Amino acid sequence: MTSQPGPTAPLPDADQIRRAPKVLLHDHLDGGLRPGTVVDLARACGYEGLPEYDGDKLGTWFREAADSGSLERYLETFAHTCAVMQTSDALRRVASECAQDLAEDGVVYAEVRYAPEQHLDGGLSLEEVVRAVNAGFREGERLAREKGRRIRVGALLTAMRHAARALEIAELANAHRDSGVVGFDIAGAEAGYPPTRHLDAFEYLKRENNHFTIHAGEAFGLPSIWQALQWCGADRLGHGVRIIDDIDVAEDGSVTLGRLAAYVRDKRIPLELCPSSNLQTGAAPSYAEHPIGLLRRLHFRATVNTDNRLMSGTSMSREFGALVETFGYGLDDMQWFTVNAMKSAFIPFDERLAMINDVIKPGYAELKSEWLFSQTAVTS
Ligand SMILES: O=c1[nH]cnc2c1ncn2[C@@H]1O[C@H](CO)[C@@H](O)[C@H]1O
Ligand SMILES: [Zn+2]
Repeated sequence: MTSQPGPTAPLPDADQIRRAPKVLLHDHLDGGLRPGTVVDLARACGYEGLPEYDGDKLGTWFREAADSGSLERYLETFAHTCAVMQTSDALRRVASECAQDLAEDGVVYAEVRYAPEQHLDGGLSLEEVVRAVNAGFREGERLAREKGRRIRVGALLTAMRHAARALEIAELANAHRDSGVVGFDIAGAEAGYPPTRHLDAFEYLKRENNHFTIHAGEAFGLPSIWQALQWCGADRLGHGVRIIDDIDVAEDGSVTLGRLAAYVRDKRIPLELCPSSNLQTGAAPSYAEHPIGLLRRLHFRATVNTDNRLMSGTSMSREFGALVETFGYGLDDMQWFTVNAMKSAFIPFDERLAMINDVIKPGYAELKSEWLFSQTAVTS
């Protein structure tokens, strides 16, 4: 049997997807706890508000409660996770487990975000919150390394868009830029809280030559994306999935980009897409209809992310698994998304380049060659 030159590797299976090096830019610390840890921490701090005190049942409860079709109702579930993350020990444990879980899932680089202002109820200062989370990430990286897994985790400090502490949190992020905090974000309900409310924070960070992303174009459409980019100067878009509203696909398949969509693509603005989260908040109807398919085809700087692993019962491998199944993506596509993400990370250029050339590409090359040595390749 002769074969055509070109990519012959079969679609990646679950094990290959897990082993493939992955890069995660959009993951919330308070949206990624292990269900069992929520229970442990609630017991330890005397929080009596959990709907379930059995880990498995609680995991199911989070997934179902978050499956509400509205961002506002989805966000209500965070009251429970934040309630148990109010001491240094709790924050350190959650951050450590986060790094270990991501490493176990094959993530080699992650930027994990949280809102320090939501962790002050137990008497911690903003400073102490950041120090506890950083200590947890370092511990998790070390424990992962001891198990032969390599991961680097940077923190993004989030300010809540309905609150008024954005400048203070931006200053906190800047103060810690050389100790584990790689950037800034705003999150929370989008409708009614435009990013321009926090212009002072963004202008401050620009003057400091620092980096930030903005949740925009998730529950609310183009005006939010436009403000985030053209008024606030965001380096990346958290979600940004509604950019699809500025893309017209005619019946004959021809595509026309509006001015904003063209700008986003031309300027290579990274889109932190979170497919499963979008299905839960109603931002997309199904994986098959998720705009990621079109955005990838049109070569937007699209990246794949988890958003909230607890609320969506997901992981990077699960997100990629769904995309492989839905769109028939192969390892080349996975590598494309992963390189996009690494290019868009907030760490220095030389480190990003080394991650791409020395970790990501060799990892995919190894996986892409496996079919050559498999039993089926010999016998077929
Ligand atoms: O998809 C999202 N859109 C907007 N806000 C979110 C999303 N996921 C989580 N948060 C919000 O970010 C806070 C800090 O991590 C969380 O407490 C939650 O309120
Ligand atoms: Zn998010």
